[in-house]
Amino acid sequence: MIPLVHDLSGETVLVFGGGPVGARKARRFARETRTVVVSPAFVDREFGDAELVRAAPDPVDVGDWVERFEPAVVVAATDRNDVNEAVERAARDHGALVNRADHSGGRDAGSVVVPATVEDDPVTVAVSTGGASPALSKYLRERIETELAGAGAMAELTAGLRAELRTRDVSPTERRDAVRAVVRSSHVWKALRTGDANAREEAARVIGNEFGIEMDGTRGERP
Ligand SMILES: C[C@@]1(CC(=O)O)c2cc3[nH]c(cc4nc(cc5[nH]c(cc(n2)[C@H]1CCC(=O)O)[C@@](C)(CC(=O)O)[C@@H]5CCC(=O)O)C(CC(=O)O)=C4CCC(=O)O)c(CCC(=O)O)c3CC(=O)O
Ligand SMILES: NC(=O)C1=CN([C@@H]2O[C@H](COP(=O)(O)OP(=O)(O)OC[C@H]3O[C@@H](n4cnc5c(N)ncnc54)[C@H](O)[C@@H]3O)[C@@H](O)[C@H]2O)C=CC1
Repeated sequence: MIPLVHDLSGETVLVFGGGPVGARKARRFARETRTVVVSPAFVDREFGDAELVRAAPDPVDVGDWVERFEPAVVVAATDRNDVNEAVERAARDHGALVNRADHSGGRDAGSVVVPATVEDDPVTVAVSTGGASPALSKYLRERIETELAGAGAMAELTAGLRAELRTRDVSPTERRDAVRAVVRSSHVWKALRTGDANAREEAARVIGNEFGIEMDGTRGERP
């Protein structure tokens, strides 16, 4: 399986099923975009910013719900196999992606798995076991969370440096090597994580020392 990254902002995600699983999926998607949960009952759990619609569609009605909300992704998380099957069919008819919460194992294109994710905006790491062991995905996600500290800030910092280097008389190879050196610099990571030093200055120093390129904000050699 290959993880592909989606920007769902401005889209709608439609979740069928208001149990613990529907709630978890709703929370996850509602962080990104408008999320609607259709269910006859809602478990006493957090559904994030999702809109809750009380209804118990039969399999024949599911298509109408999908047409009404025109979702980009449909989640089948009910405890009724016939409804989950109908949700999958309706999603396909509508050209939406479908997530079957009650299925592990192989899938065809258009049927997607929700991975465990770690986010430090704009960095996202996704873990999937191909459906084999969701508990392992969760455990690995927790371990990666601690590893990722500062990655979002590093992404922002190097995005700025790349833009600045593009305006300079620097070859693409040198630019690549300079950015690679910054993301591998323990000094820059330390500055980002502790805030003790100015990370931008540390990065400029790495680029200055290793490549002789003077960035704005360079204060010369590390003593
Ligand atoms: C295939 C998949 C479909 C999909 O939902 O997309 C799926 C399916 C199933 N999950 C089941 C059980 C559990 N799921 C979790 C947790 C998570 N499940 C998630 C994803 C996925 N679950 C997809 C595969 C992901 C992958 O590839 O690894 C996570 C990562 C993301 C999320 O849901 O947001 C989220 C962790 C989020 C986090 O913490 O970061 C726990 C852990 C717990 O509860 O502590 C358990 C109990 C322990 C266990 O069984 O492992 C069952 C059995 C039901 C039964 O036995 O009745 C099925 C159905 C089946 O296997 O057939
Ligand atoms: N992906 C995952 O991480 C996991 C998936 N599962 C699977 O996901 C399914 C849901 O799990 P839970 O939330 O624990 O089950 P649950 O039984 O607690 O919740 C099911 C929900 O579906 C609702 N529902 C029933 N008929 C409906 C209809 N016609 N339309 C819309 N909603 C309807 C119920 O009111 C209830 O809120 C189970 O079938 C299970 O196989 C279970 C555990 C984890």
